[in-house]
Amino acid sequence: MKADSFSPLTDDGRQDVADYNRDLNALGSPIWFNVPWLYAECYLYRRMSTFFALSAHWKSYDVFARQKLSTFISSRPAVLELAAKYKQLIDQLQSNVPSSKSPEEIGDAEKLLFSEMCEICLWGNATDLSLLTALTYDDIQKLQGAEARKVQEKNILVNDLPAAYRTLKATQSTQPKGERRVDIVLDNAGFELFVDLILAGYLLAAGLATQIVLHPKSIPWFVSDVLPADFASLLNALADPQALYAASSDKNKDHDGEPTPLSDREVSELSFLFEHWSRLHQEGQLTIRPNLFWTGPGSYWRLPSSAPDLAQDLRESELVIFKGDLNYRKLAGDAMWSTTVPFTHALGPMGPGSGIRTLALRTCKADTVVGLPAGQDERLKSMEGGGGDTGARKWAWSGKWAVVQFCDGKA
Ligand SMILES: O=P(O)(O)OC[C@@]1(O)O[C@H](CO)[C@@H](O)[C@@H]1O
Repeated sequence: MKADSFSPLTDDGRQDVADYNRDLNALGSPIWFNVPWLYAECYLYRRMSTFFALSAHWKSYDVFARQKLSTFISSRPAVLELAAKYKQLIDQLQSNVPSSKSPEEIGDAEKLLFSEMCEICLWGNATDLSLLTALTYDDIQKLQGAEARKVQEKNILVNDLPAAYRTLKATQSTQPKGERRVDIVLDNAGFELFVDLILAGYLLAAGLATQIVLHPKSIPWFVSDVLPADFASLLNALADPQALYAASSDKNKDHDGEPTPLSDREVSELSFLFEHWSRLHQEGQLTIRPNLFWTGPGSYWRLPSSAPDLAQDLRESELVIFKGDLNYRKLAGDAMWSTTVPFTHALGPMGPGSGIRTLALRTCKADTVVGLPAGQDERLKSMEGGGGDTGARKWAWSGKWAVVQFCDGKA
């Protein structure tokens, strides 16, 4: 790679090389200082993957695999806390013990539970590898877990979870016996994939979905994104958690430098997750469906026209959940929108009338933000470190703030 210019990608046998090269051609002769960010960063990862694809023995090698597993290991306290909660929740949802609560109280409790599970899944995105480089082990613990989530609730700037819940409840009551699918367009592996699976298992057990389709990436992408192999590696880690933590770095060692063993109860709760998710996968309720489109050079405005089969597939879903910052930027065409532009508008061809119901769960790590109330951006900019009048939207860079936005493309 030359220091200042882009060269066309070498054909490695995958059809998306032509898309990258066509876009490069349309950009003229960009250099790294004047190329649109979205193209440049996607190109970088796609280019790296050509080196491996064209090698003799490293074709499926993921240079980031080790880092991804290590974020999961660093998240031990939150993993254990959530594993205990999950087991209790699934046992409760699957038991037929009649409740002493009124239907109204049950309805309110279910709504609250849905929000809590989605928020766990949302904040799992706050600790991706790009931000972790600046965080200590203790910082990571502070960003995860129930206490942290309570504090973070007020940092969700727009929260459309009630609308998403109403939609899933409505389809549940109109098609109680029919297939009702929820899709998750994944973001990061490790802890974030763990919380995505928590959400998936909960939606199935609560009857809000009968099938979950997970959409990982097909090539190592933005360092920590999920590849199909990361799903297997997470399940393997849970299959023998004692060995995982025993063999891992100092982070899980006590003051004498000995690995802190898991208690029998912790092992049994993690084994429950392993068995539950493996069974859902074997029985076809939890499937993994990669598509080259997700690692293309452009935004998701292209999806209906460039990937019509994928668009048609997503129309068959009751709800498509997009995780994380990059998916959000691609949904919004990565444009410098005014922050008050409605989310539904920023989705372009993926918006109203597309037939696709979108829910974005996104902690903000970049300037692209839409759907905020008037004055909100200015208020956040005026806070300490928010960017002030520099013009930079600094408040939106750290993952501290989040947006949860819904668009009913079937309406
Ligand atoms: O998609 P994610 O994991 O939430 O975040 C990805 C990210 O770290 O990568 C990009 C910069 O490289 C930014 O858009 C964003 O901060």
